[in-house]
Amino acid sequence: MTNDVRDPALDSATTSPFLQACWGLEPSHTPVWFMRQAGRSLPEYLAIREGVPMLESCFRTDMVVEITMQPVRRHGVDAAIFFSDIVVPLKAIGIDLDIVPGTGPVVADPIRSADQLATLRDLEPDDVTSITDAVKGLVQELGGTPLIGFAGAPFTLASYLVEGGPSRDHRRTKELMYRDPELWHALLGRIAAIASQFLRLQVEAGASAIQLFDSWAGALSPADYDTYVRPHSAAVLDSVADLDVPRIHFGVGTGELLSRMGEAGADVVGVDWRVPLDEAIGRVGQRAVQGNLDPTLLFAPTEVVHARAAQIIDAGRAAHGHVFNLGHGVLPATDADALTRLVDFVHSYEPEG
Ligand SMILES: Cc1c2[nH]c(c1CCC(=O)O)Cc1[nH]c(c(CCC(=O)O)c1C)Cc1[nH]c(c(CCC(=O)O)c1C)Cc1[nH]c(c(C)c1CCC(=O)O)C2
Repeated sequence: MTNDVRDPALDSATTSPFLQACWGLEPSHTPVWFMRQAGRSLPEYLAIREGVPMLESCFRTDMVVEITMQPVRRHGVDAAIFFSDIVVPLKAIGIDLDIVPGTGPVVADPIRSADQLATLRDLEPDDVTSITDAVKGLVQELGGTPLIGFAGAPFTLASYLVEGGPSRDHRRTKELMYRDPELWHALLGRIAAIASQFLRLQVEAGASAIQLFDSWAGALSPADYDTYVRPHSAAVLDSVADLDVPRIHFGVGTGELLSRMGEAGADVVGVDWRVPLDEAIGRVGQRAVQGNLDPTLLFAPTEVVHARAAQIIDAGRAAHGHVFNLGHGVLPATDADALTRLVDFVHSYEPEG
């Protein structure tokens, strides 16, 4: 799909620099937001989360609204990302799982058989009303700032469901994929249906862009990605094509997969820091890119951070739209003031020539 047909004058949504860049238009400044901008880098986040388990906070409308707003107020970013987690829709359909601090999602009964697959029922609107209410409230409170909805992509969610928790090598997940392709495709098809519905409900409640996180897809070879994963990610991205919101698709260590992730149906391809942005732009064709400052650079002196940011903005000028971001999420120990300074720098930087 090309986005060139959109006429910004006819579409008030595209007055946002973030949405303009997503659609390949030229905004007045490079837009910026950060993956994991809401979270432990913010003292106000740590304060509100005190004594409230992560998953509980994701289902509390007031907390979702407040935590989502925190980085928007503090940093002046160009987009909000709704506070939740990729495992929230799985929790909402009754999967027994928790998010363990310092570890990540842990699933009580990992799914490794056809019988267990039956526990993955469809997501119904009633399962997530506290969340869609939060999205509606946020859209009011955000005014002109767009809200990004998100979901985990089939492979990344499958990895948590099959492994039972975070995994370095995704051994059990790949074992299932190679041993029983039929069960594998059934599993990813179920997850794709759930992710599609979760995204649709967020957009219907007012989100104006979506991001599909395939964080761990970089563990796959291009051939395996094409055979076992891409059709399911494409199904999710296709399922929201009619909603007319930009679709961002991101994964870590996906340099060799960038063109494929674009072809899965992304309008914007997220790039981690391992690939120079100009090379990434060459790989994604007529699509926008998002990224890609190394999150650890935020621990460097300000002039080093800003020099790298300037290089990224300069490289981004060759793209069919560039949204500035980190190459992965904000690290919890990051100084919040360094993030605010970076937003100010990205907004005020005038590219040379
Ligand atoms: C793989 C993945 C997960 N969750 C997510 C992904 C995909 C993005 C990525 O690659 O990072 C997505 C996610 N998780 C969270 C958001 C919020 C929105 C935002 O980006 O600001 C988003 C978009 C909040 C969160 N999700 C989580 C936290 C930390 C919870 C806390 O405050 O204790 C937050 C703010 C928990 C979580 N959830 C997950 C992990 C690995 C962790 C970290 C565990 C830890 O280090 O404690 C799974």
